[in-house]
Amino acid sequence: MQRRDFLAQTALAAGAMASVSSLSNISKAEAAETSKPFSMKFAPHFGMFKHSAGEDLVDQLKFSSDQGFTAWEDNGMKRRSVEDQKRIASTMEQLNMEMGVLVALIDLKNKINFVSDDKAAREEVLQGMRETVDVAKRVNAKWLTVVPGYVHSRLPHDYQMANCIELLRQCCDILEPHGLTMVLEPLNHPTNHPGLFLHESPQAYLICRAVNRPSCKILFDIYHQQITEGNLIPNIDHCWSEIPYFQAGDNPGRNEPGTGEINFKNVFQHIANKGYTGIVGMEHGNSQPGVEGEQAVIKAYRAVDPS
Ligand SMILES: O=C(O)C(=O)CO
Repeated sequence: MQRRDFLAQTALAAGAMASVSSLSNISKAEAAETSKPFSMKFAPHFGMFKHSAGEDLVDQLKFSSDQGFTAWEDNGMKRRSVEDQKRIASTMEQLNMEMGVLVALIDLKNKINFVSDDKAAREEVLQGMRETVDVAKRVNAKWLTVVPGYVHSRLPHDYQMANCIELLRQCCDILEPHGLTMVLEPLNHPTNHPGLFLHESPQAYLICRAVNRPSCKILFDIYHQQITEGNLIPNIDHCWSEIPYFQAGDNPGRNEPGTGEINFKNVFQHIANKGYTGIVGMEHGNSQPGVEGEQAVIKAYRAVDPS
């Protein structure tokens, strides 16, 4: 799809939302405003704009770039064909878009591995990490989401913590020569992921300080942390030295900002004021269906983009 088609479609949808009768009512100034780059590197994902852009991956990237997005993330990148990975990477290079996270151990998240002393489970993690390096390099990714698996119900907590820290150090040995960074993601128990070992931001902070390597940091997902502990701004401040990456999603519902209880305008402004220039992954659904729902997502991010 050509850029002008994307813009026309955007204008059309915006027009429908504003209940105007024709495309001519959309001024040039409004069209320019819709395509201006966001000041924060908000990163959509495949599928988020498929009604506006179509199913093709490249068209979705082009559409998003036209809307002013300068980053992207794809949790499932490891499962894509090499051909698709190359197509995505070359399109993003042409569009000057930055690659955000992919999930490093996508098939191992639901296992007891990092906290265990089982040799085979630990070797499986290291092998998964080695396999991730090639994918990350192919798509120009720097950040790898890591979820350190399930709690061991029989092993005392402190042994589990020590096992986890030790295995993460071994992962760092694999990643650091390639300039890659694991971002450990605490995931909430009450709504989405009961039983996972890592769920609190102070726990993630403790682990990163103990691992003490530049390639082991925190992915602070505002949605998950709102559910687990709330108190977002003070917790972000406590963990600040270990956070190179954020994700967003409102609660309840895990949809775009403005659909729940989180004051994203203030949270984003706070991290921008602290000098954050990294990516904010839009790891959530769309609250409304179709093209109108996609326009609502874009509009929601315009409303919370820091000044
Ligand atoms: O699985 C989830 O809920 C995540 O946030 C993974 O990034």
